[in-house]
Amino acid sequence: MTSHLDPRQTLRRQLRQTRRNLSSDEQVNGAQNLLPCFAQYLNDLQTQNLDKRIQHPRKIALYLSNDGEISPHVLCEHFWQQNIETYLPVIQGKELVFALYSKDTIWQDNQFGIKEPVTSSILSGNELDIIFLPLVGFDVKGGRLGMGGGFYDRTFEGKRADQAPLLVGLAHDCQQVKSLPIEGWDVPLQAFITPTQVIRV
Ligand SMILES: Nc1nc2c(c(=O)[nH]1)N(C=O)[C@@H](CNc1ccc(C(=O)N[C@@H](CCC(=O)O)C(=O)O)cc1)CN2
Ligand SMILES: Nc1ncnc2c1ncn2[C@@H]1O[C@H](COP(=O)(O)OP(=O)(O)OP(=O)(O)O)[C@@H](O)[C@H]1O
Repeated sequence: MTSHLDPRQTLRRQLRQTRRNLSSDEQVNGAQNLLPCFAQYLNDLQTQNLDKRIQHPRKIALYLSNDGEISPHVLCEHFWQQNIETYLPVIQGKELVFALYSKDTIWQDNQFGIKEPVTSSILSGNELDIIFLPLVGFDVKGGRLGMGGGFYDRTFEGKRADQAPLLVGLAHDCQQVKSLPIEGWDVPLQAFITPTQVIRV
């Protein structure tokens, strides 16, 4: 099928444009408002009988925002204050590994021009407690539309929803759609956090 007829491709193009059209005020305020929503979500998790790694996370993966993605930097500062280790995705072949991110990180660009840490402190996805995923679009059933590389899906293929790492999408509210066209390889997320809401799947 040619890409202009593929519904995922069409939706991806539209939502990427919507995301890029947000004003810098919307980006800044949105990023700030993620923190109270995350705090509320973590509180809820701590009242339930869940994996301790999820209730008291020590290693959390974020991303560096690109192409209008909501920025996790306020969350990141909060984790640093709590001595929680933060990691960033590094492309390795067709999958992702996660590299330690600190104030001393040295950088190199990946093939998409996104910065990645240069370090020997690398973990596989399953060694982390929470992964915050960037996304282009999402729905209430846990569906995630990404940039189209399939990197996160390959990395977390077969992961059980009730075990760490917890997969949490971060997005602006305008990235929510009624229902995404889902493919067999899509790994569902456990929650989405936006500047105004927590959506638990
Ligand atoms: N911030 C961030 N980091 C991330 C991801 C992401 O979605 N966001 N990824 C999530 O998997 C991986 C990178 N995946 C990406 C896939 C495509 C493009 C992209 O811009 N594609 C261009 C074509 C560029 C080219 O062909 O060279 C485009 O579609 O316009 C960017 C990142 C790892 N790091
Ligand atoms: N587990 C997998 N094994 C093999 N191929 C996969 C797997 N997951 C995804 N792919 C391939 O990756 C391609 C892109 O998938 P998809 O459009 O779902 O990416 P995405 O979730 O938008 O991207 P990303 O996670 O990188 O942001 C698909 O064409 C699919 O063939």
